[in-house]
Amino acid sequence: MTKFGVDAASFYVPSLYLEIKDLAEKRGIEPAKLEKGLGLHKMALPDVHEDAATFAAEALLKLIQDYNINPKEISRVYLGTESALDAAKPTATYAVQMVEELLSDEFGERSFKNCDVVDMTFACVGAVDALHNSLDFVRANPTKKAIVIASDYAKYELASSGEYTQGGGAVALLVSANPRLIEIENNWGVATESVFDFFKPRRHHSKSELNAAPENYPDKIEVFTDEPVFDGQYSNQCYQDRIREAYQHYKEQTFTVRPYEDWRYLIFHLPYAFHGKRVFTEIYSLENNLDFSDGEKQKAIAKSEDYINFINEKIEKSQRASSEIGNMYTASIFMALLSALQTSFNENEDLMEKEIGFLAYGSGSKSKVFVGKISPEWKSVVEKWNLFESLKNRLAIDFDTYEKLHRKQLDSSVNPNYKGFGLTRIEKESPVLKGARYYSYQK
Ligand SMILES: CC(C)(COP(=O)([O-])OP(=O)([O-])OC[C@H]1O[C@@H](n2cnc3c(N)ncnc32)[C@H](O)[C@@H]1OP(=O)([O-])[O-])[C@@H](O)C(=O)NCCC(=O)NCCSC(=O)C[C@@](C)(O)CC(=O)[O-]
Repeated sequence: MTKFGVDAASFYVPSLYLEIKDLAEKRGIEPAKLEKGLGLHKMALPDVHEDAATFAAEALLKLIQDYNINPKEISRVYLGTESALDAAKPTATYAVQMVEELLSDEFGERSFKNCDVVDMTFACVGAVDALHNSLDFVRANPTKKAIVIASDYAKYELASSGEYTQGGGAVALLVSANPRLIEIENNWGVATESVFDFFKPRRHHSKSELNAAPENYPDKIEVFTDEPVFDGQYSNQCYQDRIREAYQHYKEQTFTVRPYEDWRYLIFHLPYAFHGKRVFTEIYSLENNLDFSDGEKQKAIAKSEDYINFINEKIEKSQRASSEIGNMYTASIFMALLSALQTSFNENEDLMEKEIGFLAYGSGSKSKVFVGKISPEWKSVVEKWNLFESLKNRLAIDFDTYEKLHRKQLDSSVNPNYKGFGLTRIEKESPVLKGARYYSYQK
């Protein structure tokens, strides 16, 4: 039987970061809470010229170049994001155009001309939805290929409880028949409930509250802002409830008892590095008939030797990249996969045929639980990544620069050695192009 799944993967993490201990010091938070309690070490930050479209274009370009993909052979580019730059024109169109223009000598003009390009939005689970749809598409059309991109900038209000979980970047996946990285099974546990745990509504702002509002804006305007409205502890609860329900749904369809025991890795959406291991205690308790009825008992389970051994074996390696990056929203779950596979690769572990369990979550809210099996050729895909080495080649910025970047008070790029895609201009004058964004590639 033909197998379907992820044939290749690439990532992009912006080159700037802030040390979490620097943020903790300025905000009067004990660094140990962030480092040892939540697993945060560094926060990846976009430079002045970067946004979700440039992140996506970088990951797409890398995927094409590292795995010798001809863009003309790609039938779909589905991009999951909650950092869209426009409420009508998909962020995916910007990313595809940037890559088309850069590669026009090699592949000719408009190499994605006959490709179906779209964005998908459901908070952090949007790119898993894009993957789910793309897999259905290649199952129905086994000779075709799709690319899924997850791209986001996780930005929160300054001094909020979300601030220390910020981060950003993108992951791109090639979806096809006979995948070289991981086959994805066609059983999906799904759970949905409409809640307000984290959302980005249209909000009224006075002009003075908006950074860099154009002169001719009215005094009161309604806009989408990058920064969510959220209730942190309630969002944790919604996450825990949805993954429990989706896991149960997965079990009902597969008739499996304790499926997690067969999974080499449990790959979660990670809003911060330690989130997966903190919330999985409930499913773990249910599966092992442990008493989870009050806070004390829950803490005892989390601290038990069995649970700690379980985390060290099945979750810890997936957290490592997240500690260095922060929340990547849609891309976080895929970065957790890359982190685990890169670590196994570096340690020479044989993962062939091993099962990987995915527990995805998006606020608002939905969870999807699904399973993959590592392909025999997985190492030929992972050998291109050098994930942890590349994270060492970033530029630390100080707290003052971070705040200015956050407030959009800087005009030129912070990284003097910046290379790659960048925003060059937003049209301000032309009535038919006002707000259009223009990008170029810096060699
Ligand atoms: C995530 C929260 C809620 C965390 O909220 P918080 O209040 O900063 O932290 P906490 O109290 O929940 O946990 C602190 C941990 O640090 C420990 N601690 C304390 N002090 C020390 C010390 N000295 N030394 C060592 N450890 C220490 C403490 O014991 C505890 O660990 P525990 O024991 O419970 O495991 C907050 O950052 C927040 O509001 N973030 C934004 C929302 C969010 O990330 N929610 C997560 C779930 S929803 C989701 O994942 C979707 C999302 C957000 O990605 C959006 C989307 O879908 O698009």
